[in-house]
Amino acid sequence: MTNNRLRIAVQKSGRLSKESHLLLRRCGLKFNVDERRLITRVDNLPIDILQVRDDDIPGLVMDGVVDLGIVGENVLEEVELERQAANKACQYQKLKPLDFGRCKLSIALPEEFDYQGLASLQNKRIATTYPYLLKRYLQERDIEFQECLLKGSVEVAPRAGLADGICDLVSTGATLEANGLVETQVIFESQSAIVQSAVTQSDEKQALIDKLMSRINGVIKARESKYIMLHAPKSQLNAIVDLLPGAENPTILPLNDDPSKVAIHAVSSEDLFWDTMEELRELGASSVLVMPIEKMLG
Ligand SMILES: Nc1ncnc2c1ncn2[C@@H]1O[C@H](COP(=O)(O)OP(=O)(O)OP(=O)(O)O)[C@@H](O)[C@H]1O
Ligand SMILES: O=P(O)(O)OC[C@H]1O[C@H](OP(=O)(O)OP(=O)(O)O)[C@H](O)[C@@H]1O
Ligand SMILES: [Mg+2]
Repeated sequence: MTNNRLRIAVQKSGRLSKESHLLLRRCGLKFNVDERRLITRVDNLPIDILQVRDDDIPGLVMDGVVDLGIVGENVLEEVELERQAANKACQYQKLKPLDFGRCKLSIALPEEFDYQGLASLQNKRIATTYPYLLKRYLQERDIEFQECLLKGSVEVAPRAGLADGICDLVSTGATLEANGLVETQVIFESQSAIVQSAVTQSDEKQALIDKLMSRINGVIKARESKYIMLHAPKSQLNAIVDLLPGAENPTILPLNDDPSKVAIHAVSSEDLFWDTMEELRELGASSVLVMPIEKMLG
């Protein structure tokens, strides 16, 4: 089977779908998503977007069915372990961790559980959707456990009497709290990532991947950066510049009507928090503007 269009697998419907689409659109790809369709054609580049369950994305990449995939590292690592155990191909290249889908895979126990460290889990039954990651973590620490494999609603398992504890994804912790559970052990920290198949690409496809990755790097860098403008008394110039996070080589401009002040324009590699804004004001800075950056190159 040959296909000259680059194929990217993204989650069809779920936590990563909107952000994956947004990232690709920010990179200049033009497409209309119809959730019911497996394949969405990009209008202005030879790229097809495959919309699938997130669990299927690592396998599609590792089998070379798609060229790229956007998926959570938790799912990627779980599928890799599962395929290793089954002696299936599990090669891929992680091109870049992405700035969304941050979560932890954690062991959580009912509030009333008398937890005294990992040894308390010996021979307990733990409900999870991630049996391989859990097994690796506990085996490395010589803890035997019983597995209760669930594809959803893992957090209700202890109350339903199906398990003593759970191992599931946690972000704000609201789901755990709502189910009377306490996070006791983080076993894996995750975020989404873009991965490439290890199956050899044509030169054209590789060139397109390189171009896309350069744009993705630019989009993420821009999202992490801010353009800052402010007026500063000349006497406090150095102190003020030192406060701007990650701002290299700011532009210093004279102000027409006030020789004691200058305007500072700077690109900062981080957001400027209120605390820093207040410190700037204390140093005499005024007219402080913090603006998002849409694109960045070079
Ligand atoms: N609460 C969260 N906060 C941030 N990221 C999360 C959170 N929950 C999950 N994720 C990330 O988003 C990915 C997709 O989560 P989602 O809940 O949509 O998966 P799913 O229900 O398995 O979807 P699918 O139907 O595609 O199988 C997870 O694998 C994880 O990487
Ligand atoms: O710590 P929190 O912020 O509460 O997030 C954790 C929850 O988020 C995920 O589920 P999601 O809401 O994506 O729904 P799903 O279980 O139907 O996939 C995950 O499976 C947890 O249940
Ligand atoms: Mg899934």
